[in-house]
Amino acid sequence: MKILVVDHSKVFRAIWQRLMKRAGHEPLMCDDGESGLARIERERVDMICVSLSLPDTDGIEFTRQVRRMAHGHDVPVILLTSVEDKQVRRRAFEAGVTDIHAKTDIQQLFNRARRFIRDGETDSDPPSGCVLYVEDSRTVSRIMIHLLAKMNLEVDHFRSASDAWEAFDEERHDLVISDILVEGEMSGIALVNRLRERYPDKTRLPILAMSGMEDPVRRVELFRLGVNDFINKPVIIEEARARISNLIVNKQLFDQVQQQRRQLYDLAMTDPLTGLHNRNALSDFTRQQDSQCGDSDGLGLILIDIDHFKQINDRHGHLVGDEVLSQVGDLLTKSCRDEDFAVRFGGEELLLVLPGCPLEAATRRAEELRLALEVLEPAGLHVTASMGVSAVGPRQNIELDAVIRLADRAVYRAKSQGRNQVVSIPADGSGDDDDTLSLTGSDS
Ligand SMILES: Nc1nc2c(ncn2[C@@H]2O[C@H](COP(=O)(O)OP(=O)(O)OP(=O)(O)O)[C@@H](O)[C@H]2O)c(=O)[nH]1
Repeated sequence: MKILVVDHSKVFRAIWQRLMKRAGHEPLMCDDGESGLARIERERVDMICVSLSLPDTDGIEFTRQVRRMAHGHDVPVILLTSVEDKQVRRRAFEAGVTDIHAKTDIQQLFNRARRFIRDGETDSDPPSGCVLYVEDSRTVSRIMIHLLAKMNLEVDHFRSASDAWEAFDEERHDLVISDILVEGEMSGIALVNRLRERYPDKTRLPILAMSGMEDPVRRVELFRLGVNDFINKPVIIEEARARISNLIVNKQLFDQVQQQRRQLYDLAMTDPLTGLHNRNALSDFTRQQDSQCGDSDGLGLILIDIDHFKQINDRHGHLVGDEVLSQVGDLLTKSCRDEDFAVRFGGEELLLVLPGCPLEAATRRAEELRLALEVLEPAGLHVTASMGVSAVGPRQNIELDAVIRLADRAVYRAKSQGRNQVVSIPADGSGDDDDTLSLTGSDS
């Protein structure tokens, strides 16, 4: 990229030259206005930095002349001055200056100036993305598709709004650009309407409207309808680039933040050793469940307590103990239906919540798990577990914590009856005596 610096100070020019070369750009240096203008006449530059005071003219007059030149009307011009006089600054902008910056911090000036550079060479261009584009004019669509391709964006182009509506894919499209008056039954406005009905969040789905409408009232209506931004036709390429870039960068930042939030939530809700849900997740689940106040289909619970786990740690070490826990966790995960919820409840206690599962079915599931664990041999060891089962029936208004306490009592009983067995207690308390259903293995 070529940056022309017009400044009388040799020292200043030398510092700029060094900074630009280090950043991989081509410096062009002139020490007065006349040589600066001659340079612009000869070759196209990407940006101009000009001092307010020059030996033969001033930066404002210089800019005015640049703006009249074929190569100069759309080049960013940064005026270098520390003058704070409002009149001078106003005259500068009226003459066509893009920005005004003091010369004191050259590195900062250099970084800031780079943002104005044209042609997608700045860091602020979006890395990639896909645009759903609706336009029936061949000429306009050719220009826009060329621009979008230069911006490293994929384009799905449609001539009709209804085809675009059919093809819209939330996962694929980062931005919708639509002409407002397209041919066909569905107008661009109807497309915006439908998209906003389905995706009301403007950050999640940005929409850029295009039209030759002069009336500002109509444009305000479009914003009310839910477009994020608007481009007038005929399209000014640099304006379109800047607006498209802003919308896509914002949308992609939003997606990143959402993804990070989901990851943080998963981290906060997952036990790292077993990959099962943790107690935080169970509290969330309990709150949801209890808020249903007996409207649910009921649920079964299996509380699993690994037998003699302390011995495993003592004999084989903590790491082997961890491996056992992790493999038992996998066994539980594999046994889960989509609606089941497996939790690491305590150190070596795991809990399976089985929505819609009555006591008998939950007891059968527990017995299957007990047998599966007997043959699993996690970390090469014979490992068993004692399991307590309880269940709450449909429309039975009992809090989940109370059902967990019953399952805990059932585990206690399984332990005291010799371990490696399943004991179940119904939530209505019947059977919470010595006649409790008990499926027994053996405590070896
Ligand atoms: N390796 C490992 N051990 C753990 C972890 N969390 C808890 N423990 C251990 O699990 C053991 C549980 O021991 P106890 O509560 O005495 O129960 P137990 O030895 O399984 O005996 P019973 O339950 O009566 O069969 C303790 O030694 C804890 O230190 C963990 O994350 N990793």
